[in-house]
Amino acid sequence: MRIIQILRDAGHTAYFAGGCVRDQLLGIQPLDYDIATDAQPKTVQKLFPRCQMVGAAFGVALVRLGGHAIEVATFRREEGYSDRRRPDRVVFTNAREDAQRRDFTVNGLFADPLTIDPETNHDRVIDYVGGIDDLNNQCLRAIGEPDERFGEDYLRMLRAVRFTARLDFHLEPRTAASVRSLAKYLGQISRERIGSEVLAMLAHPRRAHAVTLLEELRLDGPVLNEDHLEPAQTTAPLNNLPHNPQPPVTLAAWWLTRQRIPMQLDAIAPLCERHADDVADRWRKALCLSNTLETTLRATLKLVPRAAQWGNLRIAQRKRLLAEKAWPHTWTLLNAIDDTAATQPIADDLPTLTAQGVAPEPLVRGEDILEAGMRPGPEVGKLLEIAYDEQLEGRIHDHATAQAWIQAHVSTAQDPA
Ligand SMILES: Nc1ccn([C@@H]2O[C@H](COP(=O)(O)OP(=O)(O)OP(=O)(O)O)[C@@H](O)[C@H]2O)c(=O)n1
Repeated sequence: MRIIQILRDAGHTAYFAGGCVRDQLLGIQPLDYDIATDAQPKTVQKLFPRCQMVGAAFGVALVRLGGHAIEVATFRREEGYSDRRRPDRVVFTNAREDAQRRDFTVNGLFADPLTIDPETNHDRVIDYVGGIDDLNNQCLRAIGEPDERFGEDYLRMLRAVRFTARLDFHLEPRTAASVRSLAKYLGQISRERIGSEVLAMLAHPRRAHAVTLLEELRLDGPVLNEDHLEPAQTTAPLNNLPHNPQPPVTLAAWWLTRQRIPMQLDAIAPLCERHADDVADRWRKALCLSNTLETTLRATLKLVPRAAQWGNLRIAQRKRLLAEKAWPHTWTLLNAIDDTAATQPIADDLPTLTAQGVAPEPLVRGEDILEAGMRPGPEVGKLLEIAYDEQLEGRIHDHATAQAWIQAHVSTAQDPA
């Protein structure tokens, strides 16, 4: 508001613009605030000498004030989108035209925080695009001609899905039809932008709605570089995830719903076994995932078949499974598939297995075995593994039992018989 006041005192028009107005009207705390003004970029620079021009050509300045970084953009019209992302030319103009270049009506609103609207007793809202009606009707609608809005930036098709799902809106039929007809062009935009939109929609609690929309609008194929699938009957794993799930889990849950199999551990495990490598590799490319995310996704899926074998695992094997870095992700995923018959035995064992830690410091170390007289070589490693299993099983539990075990096993191992 101070930034707006400074611009206003200098004789300019300045409003909050876009997403922050939408969120405020919906009673959602905005994540960030953008300001739009008729002040030319040079004037903004003069009024805020320490601002940073982040998109000088587009007239955008980053103003830091009171610990916040706020984007102040000059009202603009955009012309030509030869790269389908950025305009070829920007013409500084007025608020009305600035609203019309935006993607969706609910994103095309301005608010004047320095004037209270007597009717609503809130900040005056300036609406050139019918955004307030659409907000009230929970409708996401492209501004003007949907084909043109999406043609300017195909990423807007994914934004349509993200906002519709996140706000629990419906997608206006002409806007939806346009997405469906243009979905095949999504591949023209960068995989990085696609990936970050998809991860953002999967991070939100309404992720199942987003995934269903992606499939209904035939965006799933171009997003994942896979064949299109009709929406799944059950999106259970996506719905059942806890608050703030990690990206490897949301991705794995989406992949599971795309397998179109019963959400039972026995059915899922062989698919995870067979496809973990392949899906991690393909989705890394399609969504431009980081190496860490790819590795964790793969590891999360690979632990599923091991968990499915729980009943046949010895205590040491169970502890080793629980000590795997990706186990917390796998466990979250398993709980989300909601196959209690399969997961309850694991849940029942967890308190006992984790009581003394699943990855204790080894009580038998390499030097202990060498000191006991064994020759260096691969056999030492094998023996250490066995000793660690014995420790996990509780048969080696202190210095004395470790020493006794070494004496018994080193002499046996060296015995030519
Ligand atoms: N491809 C895009 C990206 C953004 N915008 C406009 O720029 C504003 C700010 O964009 P952004 O910060 O990406 O989105 P928000 O609407 O603020 O939503 P979020 O909550 O995701 O930040 C949007 O409201 C919209 O008016 C647009 O028209 N087309």
